[in-house]
Amino acid sequence: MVAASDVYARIGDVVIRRARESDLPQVIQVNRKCLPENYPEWFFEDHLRNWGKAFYVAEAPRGKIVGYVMTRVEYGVGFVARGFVKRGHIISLAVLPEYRRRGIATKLMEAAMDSLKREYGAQEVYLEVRVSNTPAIKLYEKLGFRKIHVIPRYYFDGEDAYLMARLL
Ligand SMILES: CC(=O)SCCNC(=O)CCNC(=O)[C@H](O)C(C)(C)COP(=O)(O)OP(=O)(O)OC[C@H]1O[C@@H](n2cnc3c(N)ncnc32)[C@H](O)[C@@H]1OP(=O)(O)O
Ligand SMILES: [Zn+2]
Repeated sequence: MVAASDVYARIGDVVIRRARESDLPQVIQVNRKCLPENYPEWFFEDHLRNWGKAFYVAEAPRGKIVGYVMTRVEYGVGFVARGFVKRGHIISLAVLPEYRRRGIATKLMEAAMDSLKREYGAQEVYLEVRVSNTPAIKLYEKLGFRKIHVIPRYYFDGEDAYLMARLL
Protein backbone atom coordinates (compact mmCIF):
# COMPACT_ATOMS: atom_id res chain seq x y z
CA MET A 1 0.00 0.00 0.00
CA VAL A 2 1.15 3.48 -0.87
CA ALA A 3 0.23 6.43 1.35
CA ALA A 4 -1.47 9.00 -0.89
CA SER A 5 0.64 11.89 0.45
CA ASP A 6 3.84 10.23 -0.76
CA VAL A 7 2.52 9.78 -4.31
CA TYR A 8 3.76 12.38 -6.76
CA ALA A 9 2.27 11.09 -10.02
CA ARG A 10 1.04 8.06 -11.93
CA ILE A 11 2.06 7.03 -15.43
CA GLY A 12 -0.29 4.23 -16.46
CA ASP A 13 0.13 1.60 -13.75
CA VAL A 14 3.46 2.99 -12.54
CA VAL A 15 3.40 5.16 -9.39
CA ILE A 16 6.03 7.82 -8.68
CA ARG A 17 6.35 8.04 -4.88
CA ARG A 18 8.86 8.79 -2.14
CA ALA A 19 11.33 5.99 -1.42
CA ARG A 20 11.22 3.93 1.79
CA GLU A 21 13.95 1.91 3.50
CA SER A 22 12.31 -1.35 2.33
CA ASP A 23 12.72 -0.22 -1.32
CA LEU A 24 16.51 -0.01 -1.10
CA PRO A 25 17.38 -3.61 -2.06
CA GLN A 26 15.40 -3.17 -5.30
CA VAL A 27 16.80 0.33 -5.87
CA ILE A 28 20.32 -1.11 -5.58
CA GLN A 29 19.44 -3.79 -8.16
CA VAL A 30 18.10 -1.19 -10.61
CA ASN A 31 21.28 0.84 -10.10
CA ARG A 32 23.49 -2.20 -10.82
CA LYS A 33 21.51 -3.16 -13.92
CA CYS A 34 21.53 0.33 -15.40
CA LEU A 35 24.75 2.11 -14.44
CA PRO A 36 28.46 1.39 -13.99
CA GLU A 37 28.50 3.80 -11.02
CA ASN A 38 27.51 1.59 -8.08
CA TYR A 39 27.60 2.41 -4.39
CA PRO A 40 27.58 0.47 -1.12
CA GLU A 41 24.29 -0.07 0.68
CA TRP A 42 25.11 2.49 3.39
CA PHE A 43 25.41 5.19 0.71
CA PHE A 44 21.77 4.69 -0.34
CA GLU A 45 20.66 4.46 3.32
CA ASP A 46 22.50 7.67 4.12
CA HIS A 47 20.83 9.60 1.31
CA LEU A 48 17.41 8.25 2.25
CA ARG A 49 17.93 9.17 5.92
CA ASN A 50 19.22 12.67 5.21
CA TRP A 51 17.40 13.76 2.04
CA GLY A 52 14.57 11.25 1.82
CA LYS A 53 11.99 13.83 0.81
CA ALA A 54 13.79 14.17 -2.51
CA PHE A 55 14.50 10.43 -3.05
CA TYR A 56 11.80 8.99 -5.32
CA VAL A 57 11.04 5.59 -6.84
CA ALA A 58 8.85 4.38 -9.70
CA GLU A 59 6.76 1.41 -8.57
CA ALA A 60 5.06 -0.94 -11.06
CA PRO A 61 2.35 -3.43 -10.03
CA ARG A 62 3.19 -6.03 -7.38
CA GLY A 63 5.68 -3.71 -5.72
CA LYS A 64 8.29 -3.89 -8.48
CA ILE A 65 10.70 -0.94 -8.37
CA VAL A 66 11.54 0.03 -11.95
CA GLY A 67 13.31 3.37 -11.45
CA TYR A 68 14.65 5.79 -8.85
CA VAL A 69 16.24 9.17 -8.38
CA MET A 70 18.56 9.79 -5.42
CA THR A 71 19.60 13.31 -4.45
CA ARG A 72 21.30 15.34 -1.77
CA VAL A 73 21.53 18.98 -0.69
CA GLU A 74 24.84 20.84 -0.55
CA TYR A 75 26.03 24.39 0.12
CA GLY A 76 28.37 26.02 -2.35
CA VAL A 77 28.91 28.69 -4.94
CA GLY A 78 26.08 28.49 -7.43
CA PHE A 79 26.72 27.17 -10.93
CA VAL A 80 23.81 29.23 -12.24
CA ALA A 81 22.45 30.95 -9.11
CA ARG A 82 24.46 33.91 -7.78
CA GLY A 83 26.67 33.64 -4.70
CA PHE A 84 26.79 30.99 -1.99
CA VAL A 85 23.62 28.91 -2.24
CA LYS A 86 21.85 25.69 -1.33
CA ARG A 87 22.22 23.35 -4.29
CA GLY A 88 20.33 20.18 -5.04
CA HIS A 89 22.62 17.46 -6.42
CA ILE A 90 21.16 14.63 -8.50
CA ILE A 91 23.37 11.73 -7.45
CA SER A 92 21.85 8.91 -9.48
CA LEU A 93 18.89 8.34 -11.82
CA ALA A 94 17.91 5.14 -13.60
CA VAL A 95 14.91 3.40 -15.16
CA LEU A 96 14.90 -0.30 -16.14
CA PRO A 97 15.25 -0.80 -19.93
CA GLU A 98 11.75 -2.32 -20.34
CA TYR A 99 10.17 0.79 -18.77
CA ARG A 100 12.00 3.52 -20.68
CA ARG A 101 10.51 6.16 -23.03
CA ARG A 102 7.27 6.44 -21.06
CA GLY A 103 8.18 9.61 -19.22
CA ILE A 104 9.15 7.87 -15.96
CA ALA A 105 12.56 9.55 -15.62
CA THR A 106 11.00 12.91 -16.42
CA LYS A 107 8.48 12.49 -13.59
CA LEU A 108 11.14 11.21 -11.16
CA MET A 109 13.25 14.29 -11.92
CA GLU A 110 10.29 16.68 -11.60
CA ALA A 111 9.36 15.11 -8.25
CA ALA A 112 12.93 15.39 -6.95
CA MET A 113 13.32 18.99 -8.16
CA ASP A 114 10.00 20.03 -6.56
CA SER A 115 11.09 18.57 -3.22
CA LEU A 116 14.62 19.98 -3.42
CA LYS A 117 13.05 23.40 -3.82
CA ARG A 118 10.02 23.18 -1.53
CA GLU A 119 11.24 20.87 1.25
CA TYR A 120 14.91 21.85 1.34
CA GLY A 121 14.96 25.37 -0.10
CA ALA A 122 17.49 24.59 -2.85
CA GLN A 123 17.92 27.44 -5.33
CA GLU A 124 19.44 25.38 -8.12
CA VAL A 125 20.02 21.76 -9.08
CA TYR A 126 23.03 20.16 -10.77
CA LEU A 127 24.40 16.80 -11.85
CA GLU A 128 27.24 15.11 -13.71
CA VAL A 129 26.61 12.96 -16.79
CA ARG A 130 28.91 11.03 -19.15
CA VAL A 131 29.61 13.06 -22.29
CA SER A 132 28.56 9.98 -24.35
CA ASN A 133 25.20 9.54 -22.55
CA THR A 134 22.97 11.13 -25.19
CA PRO A 135 19.64 9.80 -23.80
CA ALA A 136 20.29 11.31 -20.37
CA ILE A 137 21.69 14.59 -21.78
CA LYS A 138 18.57 14.97 -23.97
CA LEU A 139 16.34 14.31 -20.97
CA TYR A 140 18.16 16.90 -18.84
CA GLU A 141 18.10 19.50 -21.63
CA LYS A 142 14.35 18.95 -22.01
CA LEU A 143 14.04 19.61 -18.27
CA GLY A 144 15.86 22.93 -18.67
CA PHE A 145 19.39 21.92 -17.60
CA ARG A 146 22.30 23.47 -19.48
CA LYS A 147 25.88 22.22 -19.86
CA ILE A 148 28.04 24.39 -17.59
CA HIS A 149 31.48 22.82 -18.12
CA VAL A 150 33.34 19.57 -18.77
CA ILE A 151 34.96 17.69 -15.88
CA PRO A 152 37.90 15.84 -17.46
CA ARG A 153 38.26 12.11 -16.61
CA TYR A 154 35.46 12.29 -14.02
CA TYR A 155 34.62 8.57 -14.28
CA PHE A 156 36.77 5.61 -13.20
CA ASP A 157 37.20 4.51 -16.84
CA GLY A 158 38.55 7.92 -17.85
CA GLU A 159 35.42 9.31 -19.53
CA ASP A 160 34.67 13.03 -19.14
CA ALA A 161 31.48 14.37 -17.53
CA TYR A 162 29.35 17.36 -18.35
CA LEU A 163 28.28 19.30 -15.32
CA MET A 164 24.71 20.37 -16.05
CA ALA A 165 22.59 22.73 -13.93
CA ARG A 166 19.41 24.80 -13.78
CA LEU A 167 17.72 27.18 -11.40
CA LEU A 168 14.83 25.89 -9.26
C1 LIG B 1 23.07 11.99 -12.71
C2 LIG B 1 22.97 10.65 -13.40
O1 LIG B 1 22.57 9.66 -12.84
S1 LIG B 1 23.42 10.55 -15.07
C3 LIG B 1 22.97 8.87 -15.56
C4 LIG B 1 21.53 8.75 -15.94
N1 LIG B 1 21.15 7.34 -15.95
C5 LIG B 1 21.49 6.48 -16.93
O2 LIG B 1 22.11 6.84 -17.93
C6 LIG B 1 21.07 5.03 -16.72
C7 LIG B 1 20.64 4.37 -18.03
N2 LIG B 1 19.54 5.10 -18.66
C8 LIG B 1 18.32 5.17 -18.10
O3 LIG B 1 18.06 4.65 -17.02
C9 LIG B 1 17.25 5.93 -18.88
O4 LIG B 1 17.56 5.82 -20.26
C10 LIG B 1 17.14 7.42 -18.51
C11 LIG B 1 17.04 7.58 -17.00
C12 LIG B 1 18.35 8.23 -19.00
C13 LIG B 1 15.87 7.99 -19.19
O5 LIG B 1 14.74 7.32 -18.66
P1 LIG B 1 13.30 7.33 -19.39
O6 LIG B 1 12.28 7.00 -18.36
O7 LIG B 1 13.37 6.49 -20.60
O8 LIG B 1 13.18 8.87 -19.82
P2 LIG B 1 11.84 9.63 -20.33
O9 LIG B 1 10.90 8.63 -20.92
O10 LIG B 1 11.35 10.50 -19.24
O11 LIG B 1 12.49 10.49 -21.51
C14 LIG B 1 12.29 11.89 -21.61
C15 LIG B 1 13.02 12.43 -22.82
O12 LIG B 1 14.43 12.17 -22.71
C16 LIG B 1 14.96 11.92 -24.03
N3 LIG B 1 15.41 10.52 -24.15
C17 LIG B 1 15.22 9.51 -23.27
N4 LIG B 1 15.78 8.38 -23.74
C18 LIG B 1 16.32 8.67 -24.94
C19 LIG B 1 17.04 7.92 -25.92
N5 LIG B 1 17.32 6.61 -25.75
N6 LIG B 1 17.48 8.56 -27.03
C20 LIG B 1 17.23 9.87 -27.23
N7 LIG B 1 16.54 10.64 -26.33
C21 LIG B 1 16.10 10.05 -25.21
C22 LIG B 1 13.82 12.13 -24.99
O13 LIG B 1 13.82 13.50 -25.34
C23 LIG B 1 12.64 11.78 -24.12
O14 LIG B 1 11.42 12.33 -24.58
P3 LIG B 1 10.56 11.52 -25.69
O15 LIG B 1 10.45 10.10 -25.24
O16 LIG B 1 9.27 12.26 -25.70
O17 LIG B 1 11.36 11.66 -26.96
ZN1 LIG C 1 27.33 14.02 -8.74
